[in-house]
Amino acid sequence: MLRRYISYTTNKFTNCRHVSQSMLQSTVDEKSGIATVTMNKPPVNSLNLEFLEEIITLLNKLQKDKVRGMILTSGLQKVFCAGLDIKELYKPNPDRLTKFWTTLQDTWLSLYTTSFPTVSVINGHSPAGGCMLAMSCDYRVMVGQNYRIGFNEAKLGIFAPKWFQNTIIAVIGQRKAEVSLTTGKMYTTDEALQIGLVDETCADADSALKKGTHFLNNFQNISPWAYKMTKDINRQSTIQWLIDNKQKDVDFTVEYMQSPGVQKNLELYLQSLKSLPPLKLISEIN
Ligand SMILES: CCCCCCCCCCCC/C=C/CC(=O)SCCNC(=O)CCNC(=O)[C@H](O)C(C)(C)COP(=O)(O)OP(=O)(O)OC[C@H]1O[C@@H](n2cnc3c(N)ncnc32)[C@H](O)[C@@H]1OP(=O)(O)O
Repeated sequence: MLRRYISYTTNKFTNCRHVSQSMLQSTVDEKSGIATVTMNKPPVNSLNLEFLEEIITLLNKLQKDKVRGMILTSGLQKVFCAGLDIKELYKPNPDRLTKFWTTLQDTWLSLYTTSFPTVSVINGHSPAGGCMLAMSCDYRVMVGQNYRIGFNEAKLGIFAPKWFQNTIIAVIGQRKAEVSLTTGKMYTTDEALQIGLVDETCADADSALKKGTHFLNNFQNISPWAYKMTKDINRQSTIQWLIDNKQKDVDFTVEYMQSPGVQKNLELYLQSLKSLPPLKLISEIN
């Protein structure tokens, strides 16, 4: 059984505080107060129930520690986050699926409403829920030219709920969000920059981390209270929609995911994942 542990240590030479959970590592730079959170759940950082629970726990801890900003990135070679763990959706146990979806809603609410600014450094493929993870941050920097990002849910025969779609609309606008979601297109780095899915691109992960830090330094002279109030007002309608419709969204999803048509589509998709080389898969579905 995987040993789960949390440890907090301070390195007196680097002035960094490390928080390590089994699938997430966090390092807080004592001088700037910026936390770098690295997702490390091989093979593809897929979001299952336990991973989401760790993300919420860590976000709560960072909030309590009053960090000044967070950079979210991946410790894997070529994947930022492969989205929701399809195994949570395929042939699900209804009780677990209910808990999974409720935890997904709570994770999104925690990330979308952080009291500190957030940046995702997208250093690998980022489909569907992985793209949503990045969209839920305040700023996005994408690394290199080899990865794809976008919302391929339609290719899996499923659709994104209203709170998910509204988050995308807030970033790229109604028209581009509609085209992106209905076609399931996966974008290259340059295309993602062009439509505004990401804010900046750069050649390597180190430069991306510098760009992320540079963005977060904009907040050095901004009152945390003013930042949080402004963000809450800006994002309020989507947040409020989910708060008002949480149970309805869970009930609908649990029923919808178990329907024979959706299950068939997921089965076919899982088979195609096994039979096609992944990069080919991602480019073939463009
Ligand atoms: C703060 C939280 C915010 C989160 C926002 C959530 C918003 C909620 C609303 C969501 C509603 C909308 C629904 C969203 C649905 C999804 O997200 S479904 C997931 C969609 N993802 C994909 O389609 C990705 C498919 N994977 C790939 O294309 C490739 O695996 C890859 C390019 C990502 C990586 O390629 P490579 O590194 O070569 O690895 P592989 O050999 O392909 O894979 C290794 C291994 O992992 C399995 N796997 C891959 N992806 C997933 C996944 N998403 N879930 C579960 N498992 C996955 C793959 O099958 C391999 O398994 P085996 O080794 O063969 O056993």
